Amino acid sequence: MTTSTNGKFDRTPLIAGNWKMNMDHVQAITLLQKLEWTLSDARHDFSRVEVAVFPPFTDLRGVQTLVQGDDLKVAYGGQDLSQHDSGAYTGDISGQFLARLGCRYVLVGHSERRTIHGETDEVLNAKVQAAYRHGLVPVLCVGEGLEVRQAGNHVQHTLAQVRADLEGLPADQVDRLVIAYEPVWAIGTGEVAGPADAQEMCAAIRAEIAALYGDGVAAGVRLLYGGSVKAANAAAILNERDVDGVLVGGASLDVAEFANIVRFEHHLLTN
Ligand SMILES: O=C[C@H](O)COP(=O)(O)O
Repeated sequence: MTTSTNGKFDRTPLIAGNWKMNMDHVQAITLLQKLEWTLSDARHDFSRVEVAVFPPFTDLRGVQTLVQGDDLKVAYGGQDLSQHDSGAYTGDISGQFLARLGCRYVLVGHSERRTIHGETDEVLNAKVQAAYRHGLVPVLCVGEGLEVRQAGNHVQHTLAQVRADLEGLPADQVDRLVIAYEPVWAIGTGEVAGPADAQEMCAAIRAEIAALYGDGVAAGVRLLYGGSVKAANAAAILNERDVDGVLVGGASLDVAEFANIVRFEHHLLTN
């Protein structure tokens, strides 16, 4: 645990880059090496602000080799996992395989999995449980589409996803959880929810976790915002009381931009 410069965090901020279906295994190594050099030059303290990347599955072995070989402090994870551990599930990836590759995290329920691949809350609940079975920390993604937002039902909708996706999980698992609020209308569109929108939802999610599991668990869960995050808007979002990090898509492919997001505390100090 660390305390941030503005005194609001008692949780370690997490800056996560979701590379989506970008970067082959050769490009991935180059990107990660550049990120390491950039953050080393800036003397980034990884114990103060944690950094994680989510490359495509085919990159993970190369990422593991680089991270372990050069003792990098960047964490990494898969973009998805199967709810099953092994068997006749062609194309799927077991959490066991991710754990063997040294993954710390795994994304579960990204909106592109929910919408493009039709993943239901029932499936996502099974995936969250699978992640824990293999010692992976799930980064559970939740959030509303534009119609829900315009109807004013975004909080109710997102909390229903949280409840359904966590159903049956014991408190000792939930307290290591990361939840990313990603309004679908803000993903890859350039539309960013304002800091107040991010805070409204993160506060509502934390209150829901408190109601379900108690204040102590809720205090430990890290809540991220995702959706068109850039260096220019990250610091203001991260300055909100209940926002503990960001899940960055497009901007995580640009080393200088992503490194500036990682160094958000520097921007808070200088602005
Ligand atoms: O996982 C990341 C989110 O989908 C946000 O993507 P974006 O930063 O490109 O809008």
